[in-house]
Amino acid sequence: MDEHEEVTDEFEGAKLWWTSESRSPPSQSFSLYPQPDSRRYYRLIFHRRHRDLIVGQYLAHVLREGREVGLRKRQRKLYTNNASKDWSGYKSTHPSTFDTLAMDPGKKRELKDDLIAFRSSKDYYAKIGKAWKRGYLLHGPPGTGKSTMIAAIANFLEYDVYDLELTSVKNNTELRKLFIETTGKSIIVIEDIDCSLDLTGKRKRTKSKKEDEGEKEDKEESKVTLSGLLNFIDGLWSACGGERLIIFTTNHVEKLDPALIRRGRMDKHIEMSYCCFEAFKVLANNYLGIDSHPLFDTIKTLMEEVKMTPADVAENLMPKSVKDDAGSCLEGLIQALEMARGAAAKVDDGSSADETVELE
Ligand SMILES: Nc1ncnc2c1ncn2[C@@H]1O[C@H](COP(=O)(O)OP(=O)(O)OP(=O)(O)O)[C@@H](O)[C@H]1O
Repeated sequence: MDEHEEVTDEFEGAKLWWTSESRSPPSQSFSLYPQPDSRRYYRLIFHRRHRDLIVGQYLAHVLREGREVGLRKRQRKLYTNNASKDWSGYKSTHPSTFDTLAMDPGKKRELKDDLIAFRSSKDYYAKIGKAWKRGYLLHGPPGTGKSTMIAAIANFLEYDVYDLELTSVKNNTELRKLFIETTGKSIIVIEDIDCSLDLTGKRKRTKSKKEDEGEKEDKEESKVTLSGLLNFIDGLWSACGGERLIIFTTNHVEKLDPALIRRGRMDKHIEMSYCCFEAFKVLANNYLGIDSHPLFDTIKTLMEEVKMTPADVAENLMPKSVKDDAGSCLEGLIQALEMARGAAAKVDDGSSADETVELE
């Protein structure tokens, strides 16, 4: 509120009037020192019969709303722990949103609903005695949009992102410290979890003697274990307060220890897949600004036959020169899809394995 501004509010039937005012300290006739600044304050007027309601509930509501507005206005950050024991934060600027994310519309709706339910379930989590957290496992081939989806989720929820590089974490103690330092309203991401240390396969892998010797030195240094990570997900994290998502991504879900991804730890498993026609339409809108085109039917038919990742579709849709228009970009995509179909057919009939030498 600006100085002397008046705002009227209503709360559960009670009418209130806010005014912003300021008061200057009594002026001294002569001073060698600068005068202190005037003090700003707010005057709130309401009927005395609403006193309990205003002092009890309304003021708490105003403070809560104020905090929410402050959080919404803050610059969100992306934190990484690369080559450091601490988090380094950068301004988060990834532009991905659910509108620009190419995926099956039904799955997208379901995910958004899940996030909305999570965000507004503080009381519910408290009631059932669970920490206010949720785990997502994103799996699918490279280039299907797992990282893009994380950015879209962060932008949608207005959360910070902690991108945890597990291979840079020395041991469980350091892991615990990093987790404890994360703040609420955040997403903790471990990308390519299958490639992060020895977290896959059996929890206690028996190693050959030779393997043991070779790894002895590394083991001294690197002792983040699967059980350390499980402990965090189950216990420590719960102790850190609420409103956190943890997201694992992997290209090989089958390689992960079932304990790591069971429901309750990873509550929702989301498969990111090859580009379907609906997803293509989102990309055509993003990259070419079009909703329809006579070539869409051909592309639809080809996409039902050919597996192409959204990353490859996006690359083919990008204009390669200033002369390229929507039509030429779509034709380029059709060519790429036809080539992919040809290559897949060759693999199917085994002909790509043999080399044909023609003799005259
Ligand atoms: N579903 C999608 N929607 C919109 N853009 C996408 C999508 N999938 C891929 N892209 C585009 O392809 C690029 C690579 O995608 P992204 O890094 O999100 O894939 P990924 O599945 O995380 O890959 P990797 O497993 O290799 O990390 C993105 O920068 C984006 O431009």
